[in-house]
Amino acid sequence: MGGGCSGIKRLPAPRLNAHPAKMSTRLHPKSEKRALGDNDSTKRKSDLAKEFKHIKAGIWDVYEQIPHSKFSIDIPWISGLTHNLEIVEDLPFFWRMLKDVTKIKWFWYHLSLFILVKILSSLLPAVALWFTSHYLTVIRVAMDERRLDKELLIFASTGRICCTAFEAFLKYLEEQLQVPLDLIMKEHLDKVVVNVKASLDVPTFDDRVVKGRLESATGGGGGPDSSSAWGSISIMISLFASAARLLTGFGVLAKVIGSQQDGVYFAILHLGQELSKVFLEPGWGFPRAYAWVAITDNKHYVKLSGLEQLVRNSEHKQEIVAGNLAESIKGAHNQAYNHVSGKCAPWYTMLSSSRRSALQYLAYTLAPKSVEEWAEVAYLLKSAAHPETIPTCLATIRLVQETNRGFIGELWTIFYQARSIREKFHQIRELYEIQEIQNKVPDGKISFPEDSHSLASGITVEFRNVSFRYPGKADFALRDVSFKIDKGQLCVIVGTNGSGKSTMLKLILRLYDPTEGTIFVNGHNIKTLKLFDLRESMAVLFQDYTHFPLTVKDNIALGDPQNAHDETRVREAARLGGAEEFIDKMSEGFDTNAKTESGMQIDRDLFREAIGRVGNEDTVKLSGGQLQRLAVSRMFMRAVLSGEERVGLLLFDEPSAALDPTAEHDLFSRIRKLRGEKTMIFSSHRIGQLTKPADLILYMDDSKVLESGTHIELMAEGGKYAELWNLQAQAFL
Ligand SMILES: Nc1ncnc2c1ncn2[C@@H]1O[C@H](COP(=O)(O)OP(=O)(O)OP(=O)(O)O)[C@@H](O)[C@H]1O
Repeated sequence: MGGGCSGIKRLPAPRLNAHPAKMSTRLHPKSEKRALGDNDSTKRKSDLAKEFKHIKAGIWDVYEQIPHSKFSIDIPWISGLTHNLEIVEDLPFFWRMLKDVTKIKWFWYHLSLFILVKILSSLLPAVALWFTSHYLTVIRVAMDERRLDKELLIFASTGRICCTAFEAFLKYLEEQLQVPLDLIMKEHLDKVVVNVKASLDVPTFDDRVVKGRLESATGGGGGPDSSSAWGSISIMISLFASAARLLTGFGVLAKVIGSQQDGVYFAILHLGQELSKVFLEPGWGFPRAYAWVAITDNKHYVKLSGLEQLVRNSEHKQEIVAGNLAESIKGAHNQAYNHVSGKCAPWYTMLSSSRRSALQYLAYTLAPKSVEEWAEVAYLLKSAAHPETIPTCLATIRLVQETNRGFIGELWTIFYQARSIREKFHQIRELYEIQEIQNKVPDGKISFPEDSHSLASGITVEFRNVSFRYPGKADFALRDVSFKIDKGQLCVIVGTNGSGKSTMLKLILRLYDPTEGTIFVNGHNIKTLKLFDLRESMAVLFQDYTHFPLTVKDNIALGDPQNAHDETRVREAARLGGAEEFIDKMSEGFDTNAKTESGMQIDRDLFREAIGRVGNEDTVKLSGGQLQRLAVSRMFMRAVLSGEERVGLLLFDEPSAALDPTAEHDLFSRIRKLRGEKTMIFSSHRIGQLTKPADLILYMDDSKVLESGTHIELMAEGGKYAELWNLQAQAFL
């Protein structure tokens, strides 16, 4: 690999929430940006392919991205060090983060204390070494004058003990200071990530490349990896502290051993021995790319992983039990294993084993041993030549050994820190770069509505020759759709599954822009209107509405965040949505599901008995119909209670699919009352209650509007709508 980054023995484990056949994907943002504009040019594809090194590891095809760094030099050992210089490119982002966090209250105070503690800690080993050097004087005096210098001995030993105690105290202070600093950074980055994620629109958020960037920047867990943020600063400080410790220690050692017989000789010999252990250790130098993808299309492995996911996820449990699937799953799992047994280790295990040749291994193991042997022999030869110096020699050797070990430890720390600092800096860069992701649906410039009363009786909606394909899809979800609805009218879209009904609603909301054609509201091309204003003027109930992981109250209140605090409004919305009654029956009412817990590996029964509290495993499970009532309440909160003029268009996608007949009847009668005040568009399979009074019915099939008109007109036409009406009416005959 060009300029491979060396030094880490093992590739990190992949995040297992990915598709089993694509276990890990982390691409460098630069290449992602390149990929964004890539259409279908073959040459471009082959150029891009050259950026990846392919390695076959068992059943895996691993592709490592070749870094584009001006600092990369493809020489073993050197490449690893030069690769660290890449942080120069990431430094501006680190600087930006520093500028951001330093605006936070208390950050400087804690940071200054932390730096002070680090400076003191870095000087301490040199002081301890200075005390230790007095032992040599004690031995020399004992040898030359045959007496023990007790005072010096006590001074040296007390000094060393004090150093150790002070070191422990500083260590304690360091740990105490890390906590608030880490938290400050985490809070800051949490806000960055939430801001970015909340601002992205649907096609951008769904984009595979954007998803990869978000996952990579946030460490996969959703939130930012705070250890990278604070870690990058703390490592920078530690790096300087380690360098200071090395220099001061080296200065004291040079002074001490320079005055000892053979001191320099022993120091060099021992340093060589220790260094060889570090640098020639097996495994040092195995490269690691920070961008890679591992793919397997081994169908047995894919099945194996799929089955393992099936039994792991609790959402499938009920179907496994109800369908008596346990035995078949076990059998299929065994069968799949028979095909890939011995070959299905995770890709990073397969990769690391495939990279080491026997010769490399032998060389790495033999080299440090030889240096060690050679050093031992040299000690022996020197001692044999001058037996009278053995006692002083032994004391010097001990001092040298002790100090050298400290040095090596320090050197090792510097190498390790320099290595991980690159990763941490890189992650900060990724975190800041995600803020620059551009939404795919561009904002308009014109404010909407023109005046605060213009939405009072609804909004006009017009589709003119609209066609639409979902991003990355070849088939059209809508083809050449044209229709117009006037203010305050009721429009119902009916038709077959997958004919494009929901898609029409999504286009009105500008979740996506049409591939061809134009949509107008109140005579404006919707692309020209400010997105916020446009969406503010509409309320939607999606078919695939979701229950927010919040309290019942918040689930409704978020329909109109400006009035979220108004409990009377929330209750009224719940009443209109038919949810008030069941919410009141729940023991915690509107506060149901207000708990959160994490990491509690405890005996729950014992905990409940002892403490009397329960965690979120006891959150109330709501039925499908109850969840839909909550979603309807949320819509009422926004559409009806947020103020007459704010919302002029209501969009309903199968609003009653999970409701019982009474709830459906109640809902439709409430909605019908809004006629004339709001324009309403329904996508529904149920015809009758809604289609009969509708001003416009659109019958859709295969992405096209096949029929349009009122109920009377379409029945007279005797087409598909009439067929459907008669089919449903027969059920009641
Ligand atoms: N996010 C998406 N990405 C890609 N394709 C999609 C997406 N959503 C829908 N489609 C496809 O677009 C077509 C129209 O889907 P749409 O959801 O609009 O149909 P529908 O008429 O509302 O169906 P149903 O009656 O089942 O709700 C379908 O072929 C569907 O597979």
